[in-house]
Amino acid sequence: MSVKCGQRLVRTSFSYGQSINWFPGHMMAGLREMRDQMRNVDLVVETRDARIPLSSINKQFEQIVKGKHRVVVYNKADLAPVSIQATVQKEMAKRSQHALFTDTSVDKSVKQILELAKTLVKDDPVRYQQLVVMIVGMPNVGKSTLINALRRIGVRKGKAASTGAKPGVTRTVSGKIRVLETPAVYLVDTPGVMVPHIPDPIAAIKVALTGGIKDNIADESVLADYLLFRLNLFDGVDYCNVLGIEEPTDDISYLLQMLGKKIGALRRGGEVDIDKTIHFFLRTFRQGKFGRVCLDDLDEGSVEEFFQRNLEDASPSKNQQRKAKRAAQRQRTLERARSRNLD
Ligand SMILES: Nc1nc2c(ncn2[C@@H]2O[C@H](COP(=O)(O)OP(=O)(O)OP(=O)(O)O)[C@@H](O)[C@H]2O)c(=O)[nH]1
Repeated sequence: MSVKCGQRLVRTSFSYGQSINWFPGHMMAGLREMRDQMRNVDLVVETRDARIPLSSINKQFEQIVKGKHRVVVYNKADLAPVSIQATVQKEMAKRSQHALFTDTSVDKSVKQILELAKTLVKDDPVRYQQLVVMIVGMPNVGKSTLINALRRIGVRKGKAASTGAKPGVTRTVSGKIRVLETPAVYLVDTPGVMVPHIPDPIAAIKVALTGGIKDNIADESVLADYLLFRLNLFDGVDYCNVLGIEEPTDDISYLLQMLGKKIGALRRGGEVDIDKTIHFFLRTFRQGKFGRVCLDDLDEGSVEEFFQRNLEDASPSKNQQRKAKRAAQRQRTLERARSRNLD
């Protein structure tokens, strides 16, 4: 089906049936370590991506955080429309989740987490002589950057966690990182953990588009096509202007031809280098150059449907469990060798 958008006809639905799975061993090992350390944790900060408020939910954290104070932090709020914030907060509140929005480059937004930690201590100072906060979330949502920002604001100290534009930079659970002196608040960084099997392939495309899945796992031409489909449906996104191309289109091959020529991504002989052009198109989106966008549909019906469809079975397959066991063994061997070297 298609609808008229200006003078054009654009698609109103996108179908893709292939599942995109990325669940390397360090994620399963990380999950296990999070579970082991949880008894020492007072507050869990579950970090999600504000551009995909639903698709960046990982059901596996539900079991891990049970019984703990939890706050949901929608990071990268600078890349998502401000107008979604109230809706998301309302929908999460219905599910007993308190949600905040942060942009790690804006101190005021990050401070909300410190304020929450302070309130917990103030309300029960006998119980919380010190507060240990664990940051969990899908890959690349900005957990480590958030920790560095909290440390910069709270104790005026430099980077303690490695960050990067690619998913999977943090691979193990960190030691305690001090982020506030009085009261004493410590943070624990954890590896980004994907859903072992995302039942909805479109949700997986959205996670990959926002940088949560390692490159080359997802078919990047499908990501580019889905992005074009969404850009055509968004009101007020003038991608032609941003990309410097002449006319809008709903045909990804045509767009890549126009764009490739425009940016000079050409092979010898003058043929457009499609891979290079796709990378440019995806990078432009990830850098927020198309403006603030939200890829999830947030009307009440869609949110309800999402929770029913996507959060039912997200457990790892037998094969993923076997791989994870091997990764954990490798990790233990490495640690033993490392400690022998230190002796
Ligand atoms: N636009 C924007 N980018 C951000 C924000 N926070 C972090 N980033 C960027 O997101 C990317 C990923 O950040 P990390 O902190 O490494 O993410 P992570 O969740 O620790 O990643 P994993 O190691 O995969 O678990 C980096 O390029 C950061 O600069 C934010 O609030 N806004």
